[in-house]
Order: sequence, then structure tokens, then C-alpha cells
Amino acid sequence: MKRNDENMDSNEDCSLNSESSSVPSKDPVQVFCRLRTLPEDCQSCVKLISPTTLTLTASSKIGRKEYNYVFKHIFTSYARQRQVFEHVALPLLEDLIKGKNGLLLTYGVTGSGKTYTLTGEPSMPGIMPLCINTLFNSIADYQAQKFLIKSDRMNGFEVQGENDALKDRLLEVKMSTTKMKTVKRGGGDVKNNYENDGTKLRCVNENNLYAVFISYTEIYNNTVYDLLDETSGKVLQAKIIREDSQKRMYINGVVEVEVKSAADAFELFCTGQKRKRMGHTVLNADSSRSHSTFNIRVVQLQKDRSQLMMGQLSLVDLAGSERCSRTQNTGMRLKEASSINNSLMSLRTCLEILRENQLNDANKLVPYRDSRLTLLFKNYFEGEGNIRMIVCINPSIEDCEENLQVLKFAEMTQDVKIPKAESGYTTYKYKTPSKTTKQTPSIQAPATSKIKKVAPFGPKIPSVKLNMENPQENIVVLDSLIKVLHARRQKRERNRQELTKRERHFRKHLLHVHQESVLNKSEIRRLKALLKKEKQTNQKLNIKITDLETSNENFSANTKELQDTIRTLQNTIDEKNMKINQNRLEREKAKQKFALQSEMMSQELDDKLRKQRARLHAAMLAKEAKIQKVKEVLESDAMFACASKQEVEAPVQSEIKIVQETTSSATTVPARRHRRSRSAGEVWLEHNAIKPVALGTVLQPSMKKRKSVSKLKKASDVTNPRQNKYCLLAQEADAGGELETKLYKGDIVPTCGGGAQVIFNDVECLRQESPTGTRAPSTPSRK
Ligand SMILES: Nc1ncnc2c1ncn2[C@@H]1O[C@H](COP(=O)(O)OP(=O)(O)OP(=O)(O)O)[C@@H](O)[C@H]1O
Repeated sequence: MKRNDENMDSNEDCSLNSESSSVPSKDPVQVFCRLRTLPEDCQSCVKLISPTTLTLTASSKIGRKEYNYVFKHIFTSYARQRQVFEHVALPLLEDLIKGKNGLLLTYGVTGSGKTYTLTGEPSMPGIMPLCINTLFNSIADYQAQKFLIKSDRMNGFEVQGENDALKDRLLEVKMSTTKMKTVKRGGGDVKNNYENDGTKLRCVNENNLYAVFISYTEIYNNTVYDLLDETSGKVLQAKIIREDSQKRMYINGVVEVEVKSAADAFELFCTGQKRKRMGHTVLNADSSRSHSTFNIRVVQLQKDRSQLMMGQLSLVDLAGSERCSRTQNTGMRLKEASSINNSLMSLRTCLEILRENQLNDANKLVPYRDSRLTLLFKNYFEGEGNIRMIVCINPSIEDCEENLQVLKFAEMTQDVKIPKAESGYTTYKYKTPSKTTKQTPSIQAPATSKIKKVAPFGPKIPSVKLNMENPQENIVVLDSLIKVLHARRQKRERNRQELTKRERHFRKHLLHVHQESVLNKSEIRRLKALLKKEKQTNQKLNIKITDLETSNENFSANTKELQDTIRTLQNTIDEKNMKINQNRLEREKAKQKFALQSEMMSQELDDKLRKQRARLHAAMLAKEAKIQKVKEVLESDAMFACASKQEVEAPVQSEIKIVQETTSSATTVPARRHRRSRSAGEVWLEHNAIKPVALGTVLQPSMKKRKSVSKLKKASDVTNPRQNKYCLLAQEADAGGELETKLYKGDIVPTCGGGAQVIFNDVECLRQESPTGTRAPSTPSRK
């Protein structure tokens, strides 16, 4: 029944192949999503819409935004490990037993549950232990004897004879006994106690003999290491990725161990796990610092031993992408993180280019060689087998931004279509066991085949029967016997000589072989030393390359950061320039506004000034009229003054009272007035009455520089620019007949028409009174 299934399957493959002989059919990469359980106090940024759709809510400065993502299937945080295994890994395991290849990747942010999904715990086994248990449950009764199928260390397998296999088994037993003697093994730390529920696959071909091979490798800082390599001691040796004769990538010299039980496989896993680079980070106490690949190869030998078929399942636990700002990594951890992120970026780039090529029907070169990770799995992307990916998501709100990137990548990956493997089986030629292996392992002389068969020891000895009755006859018989014996003796002698000759020849040959062997041994020693030296150089160069690559990456990251800073600074400068220009424009506008305002104000002021001038001019005219009047009064008084001169000149004991009336110029004079220059001091224009009454010593105003006139005859008397003060002396009799002398003082102010105006700002008054007050009203008195 199972056989029929398989035939059907292969027929199906054949029909598919014949249908699509021109255009190879392609399958998309199947991407699944698994949500991790969230602590109770944590807020989730992921909402499940359906078993295939989820919504991620991202909050940013701009606001909240929702993104929808669709996957083949989404496992909630309640999904059990077995559920994930059955959905994702079981189909790959079935393919494996049919000789097909499969790649299963776990991808996600650090601490999102990739290792948990792939490895799990003893009570909750993950995909790897479930695969191993299911595989051995299914093939347990159909296993080939150990070492019958052997890795050729060049990515292939060969079949060896029963005797060779037996020898290898004996050697293994011997070595394990020695190992047990020398190495104290703590049996407790081997975790081979993963729960086994006895699940079996249905598609096992009962006619075949199966052999399972395990290899466990890691890519750390973009260098490949073999986690099962015990020859290199504590420090793992870097391995090289090579291409085999069928252009398949493989790790050169990787240790592939044939296992006969699940326990053996788990023991190997634990051995490798101890060597795997794990580290403590802020986000995960047991963080994988490398991408690890647990490789299961199942080789089937047909019963007639004519063909071998091989299938391979690679379980890859990718290291988590991490943002250095969150992990706060420094030193080695930072270098690891940078290498992890770079290799994940390479994976992303390769898948993006593959998708681009498929969408645009282009043939852009996919940069598989950019990273060891992409180089190792190159064949899968080119159609060597099925690819499935589990995207692990920690729905915590802190992981939101990184999850967004992961989900974007996962969504894009689903669009990548991988060509179907042309045949489910990879067929290897059966290597007929060498003749020597069929012979018993006895020691053979090297020249045996060349030696001629040794001749019998002469003629056969005849049977002798003596006749006692006829002695003559006996003599004849004995003679012939002697002859035979003689011949045999001669023959023996010849044989001995031949033997000696051959012995000598053999010795000579042996000596030659020994010499050759010694020479070969020394040559091997020399070559070994050379190889060791080469290896050391190679290792040093690898370290150097890794260092250089890391520094190059750091340098690129720095350059990028600097470019970002420059861009930010440029933006700031642009913004500032814009502000400066804006300010300049505003200032320009303000200037114009101010100029307009000042023009308006100056116009207003001019208007006001004009009005003020007009008012002052009017006032001046009024004053001039008044002065004219005063002048006329003075002139009319002059007559009277002459008449009373006698009387006035007589010494009079009188009380002189000087009343100084000061008029505040501020009240009469406008604030803005152009006075004549006073640099030369005050220069007075003293305008006296024509014949003033003599006053004696009183009321002598202090005027150092003055010009006295009794009559203003011409305008230049006042407009003379050297004069800035004006003083008018006027005398008149009051109602009581007393004489009153007044000094009208003022400033000479130039007018805009080129003339001058006098602004009176001070009046000094001298009144003379008789102490008795009995003076005739006609008598003038001084005041
Ligand atoms: N679905 C789950 N249910 C319960 N516990 C989980 C689940 N997923 C993850 N964990 C727990 O979360 C922790 C981190 O998980 P794990 O080590 O698998 O993360 P990771 O993605 O492999 O991280 P890194 O990339 O740093 O190696 C572990 O203690 C694990 O037990």
C-alpha cells in the first residue's frame, strides 16, 4: 500500500514534470506566523482577525496606524508545539522520507520564541525532537546496518561491503570504549528525554534500508563552524562552503554522524548545543548569537542495492534581529548583533531580488555570496526543495516597530516562488564493494600475485613392494626408487635455490617498500606540517577577513550615521536659512512700514508745524501790532518825559521795589524752536526809548555784548544773525502818576522766510513810589 502511494507520488511528479517541461512549475515559500505568550502586564500590539490574518497597530508621532498581514496560518499563543509541528514540519518530514529536500527557517526579533519553536523543552518538545522521534518511530524496523552507507565527505554517500562495515563498527566500539575510559561523562546533562508519543509516518518504503545522518553547524560572525567537530578541540575551526559536482552547496569536511536511534540524535544535538554560541542580552537571557542548522539526511538503499536515494531536512534557527538601541549591546555582542543583522539583511536582499526577477521577468544577479547564510541555502532558493518559514512574533508593544519590519519581510517572502525540485529523489550510483573487502582481512604479501606457482617436489614416490623371494627384482625397484628420490632431492635443491632467490627478491622488495614508506611517512609529516601551517594561515586570514568585514560594516554603519547627521544638519541649516530669509523679508516689510509711517508722521508734523507757524506768525503779528502800539506810546511819552526830566532827576528818597515778572517761556514758546547760535555768548539788541528817564544805578540789566538802538529803522536791526537776545525798555506813568519802567526781554528766533521773530519770555518791571504816597498825581514816581 505504501509502495503504491509512493509510486503514485512519483507518477504525480512525473506528470507534473512533463506538463511543465518548458516552464518549470513553482511553489511559493510558505510562511507561518506564531505569536508568543505575553506576560499579563504587557500590552499587545497584535490583534488576530482570522486564522490567517492579523493586524498590527503601530503608534508613532503622527498617530496610530494599522497594518494587516496574511499568512498561510497563524498560531496563537495558545497553540501547542505538536500543532505547529503537524502543520509546518510534518509535510516536510514526509517529503524527507520520500527523498525530497526541505528547509525550515524560524525568523523573528530576538526573544520572540524561535528556539522555543524549533527545540522546545523536554515536556514540550519542539519541531526538531518531534521530527527525530517521528522519523525513528517510522523507520526503526527498516534501518540499514551501521556504516553500510557511508558519507564520502563530499556531500555524497557510498555503500561499502559488509566486512568494511563490520570493521568500522568494531573500530567505533573500540573508540567509544577508549573514550569512556578517558572521558568522564556526566550522563545527566544529555537531554534525550524528549517526550515521544509514538507518531509514525505512513509513507515509509518497507523494501528499502534507511540510514539517518545528522550534522549540526552554525554561522557565527559570517563564519561557518561545525558543532560536532571534535577534532579541533575547544576552539572550533572555520569551515568552507563548497560546491559539489552537481553544483550543490555543502560544508567541506563537515562531520556527519550516522544515528540509529532518536536518543543518539538528541545526544548529538546536546553536544552541539554546548558549543553553540549563546549569550545573555538585555532582551533574552539565552539568546542565540549565531544561525544554527540542524541537518537531518535520510539515505535509502534499495533492496537490490542498486541505488541510493537521499533526502535532506535543514532546520534553521536564525539568530534574532535586534536594534542596538534596545539591546544596549557593546563590544563583542555589538559585533555579533551587527553580523546577525547583516546576514539577515542579505537574506532579505536575496529574496527581494528573487521576487523582483519573478515579477519583472528579469534576470538580476542574486547576491547569494554576500553572506554565508544565503550561500549555504542557495540551492533551496533555486529549487532544490521546499522552503517553509515560521515568523515568530512577540506581540509586546515594545517590539512593535521591529515586528513591523519582520512582518513586512515575511509578507514579501510569501511572494517568492521557488521552482519545484525536478525529481523528489537524488540518486547516487551504488559503489560496488572492492574485491579486497570480499576477502577475509588476512595479511597478504604484496608480490603474491606475481609469484609463479611453486613446482611439486619432483616425481611422485612410487609405492615400493619388496619381493623377498626374488631379490634381483627388488634391486631394480630400489634403483628406480633411488632415482626418484635423487630427482626429488635435486628438485628440492632447485626449489630451495628458487626460494632463496625469491626470498632475496622479496626482501629487496620489502626493503624498497619500507624505504618508500619511510619516505612517504616523512613526506606525509612534511605535508601535514605544511597543511597545519596553511590551516593556521587560513584561520588567521579568516579571522582577519571577519575583522575586516566587521570593521567595514561598522565603517559603513558609521558612514551611514554620519550621512544621516549631515542630512539632518543640512535640513537644520536649510530651515535656519529659511527663517533668516523670512526675518529679512519681515524686517524689509517693517522698514517699509516704518518709512511709510515716518513719512506720514513727518507730513503730519509738517502740517502741524505749518499750522503752528501760521499761529505764531499771527501771534507775532499781533505782538508786533502791540509793540507798534507800545512804540507809539513810548514816542508820545517821550515828550512827557522831557518835561518831567527835572523832576525825575532830583534825588528822591524812595523805596525801590523791583518786581520781576517772569513768564514761563514754556507756556508761550513751542517746544521745537530754532534759536540763534549762542556760541559767542548772548548778544543783546537793546531797544531803548528815545529819551528814557534816567534811572540812576537801579535796573541795569547785565548785557555784556549789546547793540543799543532807540528806533528799529531797518529789518537787519533784528535779523542780524549775531544777535540772539532782544530787550525793549518802556516807561510809562501809571494811573497814580507814578513812573513805571518795564524791560521786555525775549529771544530772537529766525523765521523760515529768512526774517526773525522775537519771542518775549521775560518782563522786568521797575516801579518808583513815594514813601509818603502824597505825591501829586501829575508827578511821575518810580516803581
Ligand atoms: N510560545 C511560547 N510559549 C511559552 N514560552 C515561550 C514561547 N515562545 C518563547 N517562549 C519563551 O521565551 C523565551 C525566549 O524565547 P527564545 O529563546 O526561543 O527566543 P529566540 O527568538 O530564540 O531569541 P534569540 O533570537 O535571542 O535567540 C524563552 O524563555 C522561551 O521559553
